[in-house]
Amino acid sequence: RSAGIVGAPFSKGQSRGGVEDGPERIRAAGLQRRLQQLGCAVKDYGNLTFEDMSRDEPMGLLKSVRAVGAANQKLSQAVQAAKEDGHTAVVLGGDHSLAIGSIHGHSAAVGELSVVWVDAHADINTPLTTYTGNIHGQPVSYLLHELRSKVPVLLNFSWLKPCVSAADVVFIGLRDVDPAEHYILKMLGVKTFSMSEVDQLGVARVMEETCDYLSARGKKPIHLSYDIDAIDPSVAPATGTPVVGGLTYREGVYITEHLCQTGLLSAVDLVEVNPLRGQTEEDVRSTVSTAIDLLLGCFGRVREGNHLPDYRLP
Ligand SMILES: N/C(=N\O)NCCC[NH3+]
Ligand SMILES: [Mn+2]
Ligand SMILES: [Mn+2]
Ligand SMILES: [Mn+2]
Repeated sequence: RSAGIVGAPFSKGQSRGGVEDGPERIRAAGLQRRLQQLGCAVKDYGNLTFEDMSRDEPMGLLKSVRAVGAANQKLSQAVQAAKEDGHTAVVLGGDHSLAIGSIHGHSAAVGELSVVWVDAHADINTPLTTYTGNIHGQPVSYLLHELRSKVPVLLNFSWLKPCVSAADVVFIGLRDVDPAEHYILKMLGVKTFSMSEVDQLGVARVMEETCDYLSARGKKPIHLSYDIDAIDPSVAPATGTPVVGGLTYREGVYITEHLCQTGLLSAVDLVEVNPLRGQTEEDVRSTVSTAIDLLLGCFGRVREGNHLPDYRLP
């Protein structure tokens, strides 16, 4: 396995400062070393730099449209390059609006793909259904073919074309979905495993059904977009929009272990880690540590233990 890490210190998809520090905190906690200890090759492409938009007046309710469009265009190119270099892309956020560029770039490299969206939220508001104007609550609507008519022309988004079919998306962890989002999910028949289903079925069955569902649609490369707020705030509190009743640490890691063993995992976003939203340093440490363990699960770490193929007892 080979990981291509792209840092995306971006926060303009939402209004809380600090999420731009996510990439550095995750790196500082040893992501590269831990991946290498698994025998994973690692290329760290560093952090993207995002130009300051002098003027970025709201477009209707939408906030920071120019900044979000420009940042995601850059990210799309970076992810496409990482994929063309043969890596599994690892995008470190930054807020979840980054999934627009990440998934677009992934699709530019591999063509049709499936998306597993692990999140307390559906992030499928359109520019006309959002009531906050924060684009990190809208990325899925910008990516779906079926919602193309619901996304108006936006400044700095001319590069973006919808690239995902609603039937190729699976949500896991939902527990804070707006009415308009719920309507869209039902209208499009999107496969969802809310926290009710996680409770009802258990995470093993959720993952079995997720993988059966995706393989029935052809074994496309999987894009895992993991919002750290899918994990319960008791474990991952340092995030912008915490919601009680989330995934346990064990459920969160099981999801990545299971997706890894499909052999189809092609790109991962790990977003919404916000060090400033922790009340204590332990809050931040726990959140960052969980983020790293989720990523390690994507690259073959299992809880029974791992050893390198060339290991020989002394
Ligand atoms: N973390 C968030 N999305 O994943 N916040 C925005 C969505 C709130 N409805
Ligand atoms: Mn999200
Ligand atoms: Mn990607
Ligand atoms: Mn979320």
